[in-house]
Order: sequence, then C-alpha cells, then structure tokens
Amino acid sequence: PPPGPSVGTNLTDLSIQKKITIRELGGCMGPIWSSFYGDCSSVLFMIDAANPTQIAASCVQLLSVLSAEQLASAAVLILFNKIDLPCYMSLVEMKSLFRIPEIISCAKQPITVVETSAREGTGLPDVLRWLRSTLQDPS
Ligand SMILES: Nc1nc2c(ncn2[C@@H]2O[C@H](COP(=O)(O)OP(=O)(O)OP(=O)(O)O)[C@@H](O)[C@H]2O)c(=O)[nH]1
Ligand SMILES: [Mg+2]
Repeated sequence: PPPGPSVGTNLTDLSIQKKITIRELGGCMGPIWSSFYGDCSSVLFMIDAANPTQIAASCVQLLSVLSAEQLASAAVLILFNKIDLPCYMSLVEMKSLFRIPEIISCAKQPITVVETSAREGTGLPDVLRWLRSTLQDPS
C-alpha cells in the first residue's frame, strides 16, 4: 500500500497451516475498530516506535482493545515497529513508557511483545511463529 495514514481497511490472506485473513485497520480508524471485533480471534497491535508523540494515544487505544468484551479471549501481539530508524525507542524505553508489565498483568488476554522493522523484515519470523502457535492453541 502507498505511504501515508492507512484509511479504510485492507484484507490480506495468509496460508499458515490453514488460511487466515488479516484485516489492517489504520490508527485513524480507531473510532470504528470495534465494529470488526466480532469475527476476530487474534489481535496484532502495531506501534510506531520511532514516533514518541503517538505513545499516549496508542496506549489509550491499546487499553480500549484489551478491555473490549468481544476480544476477551483473543491472543494479542504488540509490535514495536520501525526499529531500523536511528531515532527508534528501545524496547526497554517503550515498555516503561507503555507500562507494559502492568498492562500484561491486568489484561485478560495472553500478550506477547515483539520488535519489528516492516521495512527490513526484522522480527517477521517471530510474528509468523506467534501466528502459528495461536492457531494451534486457540484460546
Ligand atoms: N523505516 C521504516 N519505515 C516504515 C516501517 N514500517 C512502515 N514504514 C513506513 O512508514 C510510512 C507510514 O506508514 P505507517 O507507519 O503505516 O503509518 P500510517 O499508515 O500513517 O499509520 P496507520 O494509519 O496507523 O496505519 C510508510 O511510508 C511506510 O513505508 C518500518 O519498519 N521502518
Ligand atoms: Mg499504515
């Protein structure tokens, strides 16, 4: 897809053991995310680790995802993306800014965290491994 804010929603099919459909929802679509919760078994929540100005907003959105009744049994993967950029915030910084340990201990869902670069493919094997294991072990 072209650069710039993701508007609308993109569907991508992947074959990992079975066919799964990934629906991409842009950050600016936050107000209508919940209309897609009904048929969602796993959540990949991507955060721009190179953009400190969005942390507070991302954190609020993450908490609203985790508190949604329809996603109570969904597996959750948090991706800190853009770690190829020199200005990215390290996982240690991000974890403390996001209060990740508190979020994980309060959430109903199993939460995994991974650092990625969508540009360079860093972390992609971890994401695929997570997808495979959540498919095998649907909660
Ligand atoms: N350097 C770098 N650039 C990336 C990476 N992932 C995406 N981008 C670029 O970031 C730009 C903006 O894309 P997004 O990060 O998806 O930003 P966005 O679409 O505004 O965010 P949403 O609306 O929430 O989807 C695009 O030009 C992407 O190519 C990455 O891992 N590293
Ligand atoms: Mg986008």
